[in-house]
Amino acid sequence: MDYVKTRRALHKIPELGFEEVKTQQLLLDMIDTMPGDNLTVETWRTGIFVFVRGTSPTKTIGYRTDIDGLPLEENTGYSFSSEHPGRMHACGHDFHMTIALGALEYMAAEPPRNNVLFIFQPAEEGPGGAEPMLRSEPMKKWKPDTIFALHVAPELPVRTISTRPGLLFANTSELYIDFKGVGGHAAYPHKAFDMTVAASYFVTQLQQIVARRIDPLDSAVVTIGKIQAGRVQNIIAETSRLEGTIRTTSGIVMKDVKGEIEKLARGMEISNDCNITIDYGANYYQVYNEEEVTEKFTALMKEMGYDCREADRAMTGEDFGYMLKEIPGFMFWLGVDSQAGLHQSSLKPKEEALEYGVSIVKDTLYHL
Ligand SMILES: CC(=O)N[C@@H](CCC[C@H](N)C(=O)O)C(=O)O
Repeated sequence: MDYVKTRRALHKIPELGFEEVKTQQLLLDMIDTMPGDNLTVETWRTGIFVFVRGTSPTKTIGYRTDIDGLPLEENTGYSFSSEHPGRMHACGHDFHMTIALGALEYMAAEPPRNNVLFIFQPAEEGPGGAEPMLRSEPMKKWKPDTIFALHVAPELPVRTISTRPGLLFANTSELYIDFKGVGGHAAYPHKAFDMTVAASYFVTQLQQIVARRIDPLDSAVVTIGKIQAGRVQNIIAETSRLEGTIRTTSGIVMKDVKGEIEKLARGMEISNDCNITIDYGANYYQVYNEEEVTEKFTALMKEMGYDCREADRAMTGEDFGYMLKEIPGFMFWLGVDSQAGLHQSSLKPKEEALEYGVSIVKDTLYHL
């Protein structure tokens, strides 16, 4: 398989969570070209399971890749840029899928000793595909004994990987806040309850939570990524909406942050004569790397000559955390050396990392 060609073909067709129809077809077409004697393929919504029968299995090892893109206009200047307006593979899932296909190609040609389950999972960026996929029939039938996944790391050089035992990624919760007041003529502010002003105050009030309500020895993030209000410059907005995300390194702090947001909302309702509704959307469980298997992986990588470094904890989220909650395993970062970071419209991971990624994943699947 030509990894660069495959990555570029996937890069052109980013699709949002549970809309990955073209992506699923392209993946199925690629899998179809592989020797199929020891492979069983089953689709699940827009995702795919591929079970690889081992030669003398004592266990099943799971390998998961995410397959969805982001709602972002690409700005890389690539000749193979996204053909879908307002959609981009800006979180490296085109790399993740290519690496999974590359490793699967090895397993198909030279079956491993143990069974392997490849999981092509939709909707990682939201609303979350890992949790429902865990409850699916194929997963029950082929449930792995151990599982792993990777994520591209723009800030790491190519030919390095990085992980740590214990907490790697945060607990996350989406945050949607709707304000309803009274609109009116821009010249008569005293006769309206302006929801542009209420939402603006609220964004600044949210900053107090991490700064003043959370123990500095804990970690939390409250980010508002989107503000929406009003229709025209001379009408006071009747409604407004904030969209954001909460990140914490513990479930208790997540509960505390939500409690503080709700308290602020009640105060804002009184002071601004408005009605506020809060929706927490998709919530992801933390990514917690099981100590023993992570240390085994790190030792194996070092022994095989790969450059493996100790990772810091990150406030990114990943619904792979749900799989790790039930199945011991780990996630690791793969260096792809890009100046632009994850979720940026000019993310340009170096394609040399594809071969390195495939090599690591297949060696892990053969030796773990
Ligand atoms: C690795 C990564 O970037 N993951 C996403 C997960 C998003 C979870 C959810 N939609 C949210 O925003 O809370 C991330 O933004 O960390």
